[in-house]
Order: sequence, then structure tokens, then C-alpha cells
Amino acid sequence: MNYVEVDLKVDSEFSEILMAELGEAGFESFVETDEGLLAYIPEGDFDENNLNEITAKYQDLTTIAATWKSLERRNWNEEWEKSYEPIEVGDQIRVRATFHEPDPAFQYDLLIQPKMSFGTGHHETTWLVMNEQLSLPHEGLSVMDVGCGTGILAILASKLGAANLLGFDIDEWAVENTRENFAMNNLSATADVFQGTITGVPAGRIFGGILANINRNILLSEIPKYVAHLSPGGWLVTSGFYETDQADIEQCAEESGLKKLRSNTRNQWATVVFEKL
Ligand SMILES: C[S@@+](CC[C@H](N)C(=O)[O-])C[C@H]1O[C@@H](n2cnc3c(N)ncnc32)[C@H](O)[C@@H]1O
Repeated sequence: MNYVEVDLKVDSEFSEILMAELGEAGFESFVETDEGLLAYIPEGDFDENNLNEITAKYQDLTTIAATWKSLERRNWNEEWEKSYEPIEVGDQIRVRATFHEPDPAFQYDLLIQPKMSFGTGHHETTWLVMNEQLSLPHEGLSVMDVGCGTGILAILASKLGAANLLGFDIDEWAVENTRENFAMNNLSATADVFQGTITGVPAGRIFGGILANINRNILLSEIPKYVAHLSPGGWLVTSGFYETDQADIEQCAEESGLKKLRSNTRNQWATVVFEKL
């Protein structure tokens, strides 16, 4: 899949709100620059009018200049290597790239080759899910990672004691990147990755935990399918939606046989943890 890189020259105080808006519009990854923001979207999803509508909303407050170009895959690593910084989740998890030194103060050291996949820990939703994983049981469990991106959540699951991992993503680059990241982290769990959706998971394959950082609409249509693969007492962590959509997600989950355990938010993004009754 080819991506479009949009270069937004904008005052840094608007970067966060723009990332949230662009995330809703299908942009998958962001890099903050000295002059604003680089935002990445699959070429087929890029809509110039939609981008103009988003930037026009801020014209009374600030100046936003947007230019864009189709991105060749080979440019991507160089961009990341210029700007990627390690991410810390509390005082236990640190996500870094190979070009960063490890920090022994952190119990969980996750290595990510960032590339063109969502899930470096920089996004609120990835951070929120990892933070929940710290207080969920993983020991000996089979864990499914829906929309694995870089595979970061599954990698943490393995480090927390999961015995088996199944990750999948619709994006072929994400699948390739997850495989690479699984290999780099010397996982103790057995791990499989495939390109596709929940419908590709064999019927009857049951998991003790499911990680689903996707988006509102996909969750609303797929939560009942996840529940069919969850053992009684098993947990489901959902994220990828805004606080304003949380009630819809909770209603869908409850109608599918799940009980809410807890929720959290960060910069208007939400996560909700459920348990199968
Ligand atoms: C918000 S990102 C999350 C990535 C990673 N799990 C994380 O937490 O950082 C969502 C990912 O889901 C993938 N995706 C979108 N719809 C999907 C679907 N129906 N089934 C599987 N993957 C999907 C996207 O390609 C993207 O990599």
C-alpha cells in the first residue's frame, strides 16, 4: 500500500487537536516536526477536500499550510529515525527503536522498528492499552491482537507472560512489521501473524485475552465476533475511539455478553476493559 505524506506547517499548540481530527479522518501515523506535523494516510483514503475542511476550521485561530506527496516506502525509515523518541508507560514500560540504548531501569523493554505501521507507543490509544495490560492477567494465556499495527501490544502481552499470540491486520506492511518486531523481541510466547480480519481466525480458537485498538465503527461491528473467541472470564481491551463514543462501545459490548471492568481516557481518547461473563 502506498501512503500520502501531508506536511502541515502549524503552530505546535494546534498539533495535538489536529492529530485527533486527522486520526478520525483516516490518518494513521504522525511525526511532530519543528514546523508542525507530518501526517500519513493510505493513498486510497486520502481526500483533499476533507483535509481542506479540517484545516479551514482553524483559519480564524492560526495559519495552517498543508502540502502533500505520495510517499515511497523507502523514505519512511529515514523519517522515523530523525524524529522517533522512546516512549515510557509509567515506570515499567519503555518502547524504543534499535537505534536507542536500552534503559535497565525499566522492567519491560520493547523494541520496535517503527516503519509505516501504527503502534509506536506515541499515540494515546496505544499508551492507554499498554497501561491497562499492566494490571491484567497474562500468565500462560493465549492473547489475540486485533489490528496489530507494529505488534506492540502482543509483544507486551508476551513480556507479561502470555504463552500464545495471534496478531492480524488488514495492512500488509503492518503484518510484515509485526513479524519483524516479534523476531526482534525474542518472544517467549509462540506467535502467529496473518493479514486479514477477525473472520480469518479459525472458529473454535479461544483466547484468554483480546486486545482491540481499532476504531469506533469496526469495534461496533466486530465486538460480537471477538466475544465468540473469548473464554468465560477472559478480558477484552478496546480502544481507538473518543470519550464521546464510549457509551456506544459499552452498550454494544454489554449486549454481546461482556461486563465492563474499568475505563480510562487520555487527551479525549478512551479505553474500556471488559470481561466475558
Ligand atoms: C489504531 S491502529 C492500532 C495498532 C496497534 N495495535 C496499537 O495499539 O498501536 C489500528 C490498526 O488496525 C488495522 N485495522 C483496521 N481495521 C481492521 C480490521 N477490521 N481488522 C484488522 N485490522 C484492522 C489498521 O491497519 C491499523 O494497523
